[in-house]
Amino acid sequence: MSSSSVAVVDYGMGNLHSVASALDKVGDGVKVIVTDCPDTILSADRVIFPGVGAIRDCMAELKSRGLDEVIQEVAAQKPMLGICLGMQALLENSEENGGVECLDILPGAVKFFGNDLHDSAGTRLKVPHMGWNNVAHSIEHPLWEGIANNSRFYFVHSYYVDAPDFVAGTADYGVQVHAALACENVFAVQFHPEKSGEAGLRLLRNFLNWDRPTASFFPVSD
Ligand SMILES: NC(=O)CC[C@H](N)C(=O)O
Repeated sequence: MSSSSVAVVDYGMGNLHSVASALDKVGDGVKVIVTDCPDTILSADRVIFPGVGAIRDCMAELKSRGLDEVIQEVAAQKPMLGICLGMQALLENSEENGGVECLDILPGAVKFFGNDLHDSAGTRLKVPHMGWNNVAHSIEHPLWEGIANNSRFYFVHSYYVDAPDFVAGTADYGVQVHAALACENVFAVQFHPEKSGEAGLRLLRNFLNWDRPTASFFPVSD
């Protein structure tokens, strides 16, 4: 992978320094480009779509930069990893901010944890879900390679993904959180791999080594 490149989409939603520096750590020779330039994103070998904050701002920032269509095109073409708000934006809609239409790349919705959340023992759970939680693998996938089932990853979110068609991993937090999704060349995670120690770094390394599937699944939007 010595001459390959990874674009980290920079659309004003969060400090991408931790993502870029984690990639520098694991990406032996991979060129890491933090950018909002559509052409640069489209010509990279693979793309990371991160994000922190509120979904309405996220969608507005993407649209104002023309990056909504770029992300849809990337999803049709090359390995893409959505992280946190970047994962949520891939779905049909989110309950955050009173309801927001998202990119509709993957079927499913983003839902509020609610104000009355309890674990199976009846203990009240705080929202946001903030801290380490186990992720159970739902499928075998190249991005899970070398990562033990039920490894811990770091989460910070108040809304959770419900996308039963393409679940790659789950976490338990009063409800079943779809913590990872996989569909063709798209993988997405609710947790922050860049803040998740060795398991997270391994996932990023696996992403940089992930060969693009030959079949293109998603239609390119016009
Ligand atoms: N950490 C975040 O940026 C959270 C993303 C989203 N607003 C949520 O609460 O789920």
